Amino acid sequence: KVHHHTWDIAYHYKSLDCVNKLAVTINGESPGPTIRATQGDTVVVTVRNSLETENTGIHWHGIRQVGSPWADGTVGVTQCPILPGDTFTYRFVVDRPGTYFYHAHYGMQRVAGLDGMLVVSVPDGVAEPFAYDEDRTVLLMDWWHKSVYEQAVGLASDPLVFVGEPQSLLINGRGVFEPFHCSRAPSASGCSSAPRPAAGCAPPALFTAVPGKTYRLRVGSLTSLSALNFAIEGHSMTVVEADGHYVRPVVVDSLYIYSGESYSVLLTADQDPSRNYWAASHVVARERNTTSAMAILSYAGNDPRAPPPTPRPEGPAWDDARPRLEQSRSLAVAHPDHVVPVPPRPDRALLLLNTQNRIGGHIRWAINGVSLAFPATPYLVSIKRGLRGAYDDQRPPPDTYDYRSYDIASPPTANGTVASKVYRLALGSVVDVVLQNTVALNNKSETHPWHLHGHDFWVLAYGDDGKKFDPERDTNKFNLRDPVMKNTVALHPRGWTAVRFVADNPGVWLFHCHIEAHVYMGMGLVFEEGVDKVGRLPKSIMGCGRSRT
Ligand SMILES: O=C1O[C@H]([C@@H](O)CO)C(O)=C1O
Repeated sequence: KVHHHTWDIAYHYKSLDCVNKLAVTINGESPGPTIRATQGDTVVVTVRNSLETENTGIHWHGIRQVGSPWADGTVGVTQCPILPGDTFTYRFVVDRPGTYFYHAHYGMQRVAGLDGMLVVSVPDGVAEPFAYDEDRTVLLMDWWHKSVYEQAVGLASDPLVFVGEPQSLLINGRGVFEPFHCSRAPSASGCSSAPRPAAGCAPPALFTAVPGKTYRLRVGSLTSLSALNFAIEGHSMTVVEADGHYVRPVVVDSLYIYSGESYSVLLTADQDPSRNYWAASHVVARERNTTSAMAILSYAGNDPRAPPPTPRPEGPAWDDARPRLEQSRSLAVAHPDHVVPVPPRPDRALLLLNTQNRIGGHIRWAINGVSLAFPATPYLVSIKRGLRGAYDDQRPPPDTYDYRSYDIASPPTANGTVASKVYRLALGSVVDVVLQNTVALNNKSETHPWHLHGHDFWVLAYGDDGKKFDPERDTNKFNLRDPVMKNTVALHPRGWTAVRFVADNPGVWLFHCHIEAHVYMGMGLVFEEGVDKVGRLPKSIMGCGRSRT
């Protein structure tokens, strides 16, 4: 089946958290509509850029684009930007079932709300390893009042003007702006005059549950900065899917979720049906300075907007990394017939040090000392055409760093360089990547959700807080038995995360921190494999840099 969508991308004033501001919309909506398809279908999205002065490009997050690397939508890597007034058609097969996303992948444009969910169902007649009655999506976001333009210019400024913490959190694109200090103490200074949520601005309805029924909630996070904890008062959740892969069911009271991740959880409406319940999203891993988002799970028969009789839930301690690491480690692949056999050893092993450096007066992020800058000519075009000098093809990025002597508990002393480099991988090779976290220039160690385009990886291990990865000592900790497969994985504070993937998808693929400010500041890198096997590039991806049509 071929699904056709026609999207007009334009700025509209929206009041997602009851404060009116410009958001990038799809046919007037932000977040955009949920695309639904069945495994094996083709999705065709014709995108018209009606932004007056801004380019755009849309990435299909979690879709592997096998045979269609030019449709990955990563501006600077797989295509030129879509210019104002231009139209671009994305056409790709959704080859695996699961819960995915789409979102802008041009500069920091995703922050302005150009995003949504992409749900791929198993074909009729194909059984899933769990049963449920209804399917619901829950998209979690954070939200700023200042424009993306102001945020991006601030990050590129000297001194750095960081984006700061979000003003609101959103659940399915709805929130209620309330200054954090006022949600703690309504009588605090300035709170009486703060924009009190107007009557129509009460917490939104999440969905209505029929007592006894079981719901599959497809919970996804497309935050620009925040790590979150999601919970529904009084109801436990059984995690059954992560990033499109079935996992061994794990019952949780609340779900830690990082930007770019998706989970399916089963929730049974087995509580007191005479009242409604809070669904809540709370900031974790960064000092909490944003009022938690509330939505209402109502039981059939009740007013769906009637607030629960209980106080709003507080959420877990924002700075307790232990339960976050434990939940990451608790995920394993589901029963054997869903296990994709893990290659026993790698052909290439990368050890990547994540640091925040001062480079040329600017604060940036770097990987083994290299801070990513996107080239004017998309990598896919310059590599396919063998264009010399269109990116830094002279000095390959380092596969490792001086891990024996490096102190991960101190901010970096070396500066690093800003460059457009590429890790060239042998087609079909098995690649191990260990990401090593450190502390930033302000001595804080942050949580970075790393997302790989074009592939799923096995998550082999997470290191303990403060223990630097040592290849001689730690590779025997890798789980080669039942590792979960994902496309996005957390790198926890002062920790390390090991993943393995097979470079079997001809194309050029970005691997980056899914925090918009961080990838904008250079926290990413580019893999290339088998570009000579890529088919003829469509002219629609060209026209910028040296990619003349
Ligand atoms: O990239 C970042 O910059 C700031 C801080 O490290 C420097 O102001 C912050 O919290 C980040 O995540």
